[in-house]
Amino acid sequence: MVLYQLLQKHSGVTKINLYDHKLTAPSELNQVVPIFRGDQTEVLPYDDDAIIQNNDAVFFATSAGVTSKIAPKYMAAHFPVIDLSGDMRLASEAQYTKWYHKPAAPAKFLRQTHYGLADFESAKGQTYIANPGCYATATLLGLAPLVQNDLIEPDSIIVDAKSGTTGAGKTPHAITHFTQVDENLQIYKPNQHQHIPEIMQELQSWNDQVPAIQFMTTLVPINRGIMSTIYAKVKAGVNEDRLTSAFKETYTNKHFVQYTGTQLPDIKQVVGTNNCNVGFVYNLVTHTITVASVIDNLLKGAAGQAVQNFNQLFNYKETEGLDLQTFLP
Ligand SMILES: NC(=O)C1=CN([C@@H]2O[C@H](COP(=O)(O)OP(=O)(O)OC[C@H]3O[C@@H](n4cnc5c(N)ncnc54)[C@H](OP(=O)(O)O)[C@@H]3O)[C@@H](O)[C@H]2O)C=CC1
Ligand SMILES: CC(=O)N[C@@H](CCC(=O)OP(=O)(O)O)C(=O)O
Repeated sequence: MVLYQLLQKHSGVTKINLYDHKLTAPSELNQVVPIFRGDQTEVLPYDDDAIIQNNDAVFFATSAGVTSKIAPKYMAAHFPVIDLSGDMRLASEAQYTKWYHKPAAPAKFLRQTHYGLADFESAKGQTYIANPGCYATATLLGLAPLVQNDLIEPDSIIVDAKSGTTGAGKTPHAITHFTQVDENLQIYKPNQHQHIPEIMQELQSWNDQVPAIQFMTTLVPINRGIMSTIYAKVKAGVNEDRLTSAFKETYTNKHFVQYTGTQLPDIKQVVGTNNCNVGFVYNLVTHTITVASVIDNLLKGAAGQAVQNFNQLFNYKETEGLDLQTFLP
């Protein structure tokens, strides 16, 4: 729904076809999703062949376990796909099965996808883009200057990440029940979160010395937003000026990532936008850096980054469709 809203305002998108796997006949959007009152756009029954024939590209906003089955058909047709789900992000079948507890797509297809961390890897010339996970995006953007420049002890990374409830999707669960979420903090999936392997895959592509990360996720009583708080031991000989210059150099020319210096960012700064705000403080006593990285999970963590990848893929201006403003107050 958020992606649909963004694409409606994109100057290069002339027609949006919506597909729903539960429909057997076309239905108006306002019937399928009543919040789109008055929108008579037809939602069509899901059909791979019709999608390939009648569109220039497809976005999948599907649950885990869906595109692992259908991706090969789109890849065989060389049809452009931007996949918001986690199914095609990992290059290894075994890793997918271990972390998602589902059968993986065949390895030869997994190896052909592009991991679309849009501020670092351009989707230009790619066919199948695996849009990164929300926690993975916030965490990788917080760690990139440190890991790429080899400034921290590679085995010392600890990530304490928090998300609002929209991250959990539309199906209600016991932990997302209002009375359970409100005025509460809930740690979930300790050491088992499915974003750990994609974070590791990307970190190791930047610096093969990183052996593992300690990663924890907490559900917090807000609708939108992720804060990834990252701790690591700074390498001997690296001072605060070097850390600062690494963040400045990495993010100077990246439109959607703002380095906030020692003013650690808060979630409201980015909610409603495709931005990631990143800041850090350095503790000279413990030689520990603390990085805070914040995003809107539904935008930079999903639909916004998907449009960023779409812009790269089809040569649109980087900011096309993404000139968004923070929600106020
Ligand atoms: N929410 C977030 O913060 C983030 C989400 N994502 C990704 O974005 C996408 C959308 O997320 P979100 O809206 O939260 O997810 P939801 O869980 O709310 O929605 C998943 C959708 O997939 C549909 N679906 C399920 N099975 C099939 C199938 N076999 N064929 C076609 N469609 C199917 C569901 O339809 P129905 O309910 O009718 O079965 C539902 O509309 C997902 O790919 C998710 O992995 C990525 C990062 C962050
Ligand atoms: C709060 C909450 O439950 N968040 C979800 C966010 C992950 C998500 O949407 O990730 P995929 O893109 O990998 O499906 C979670 O922790 O699993």
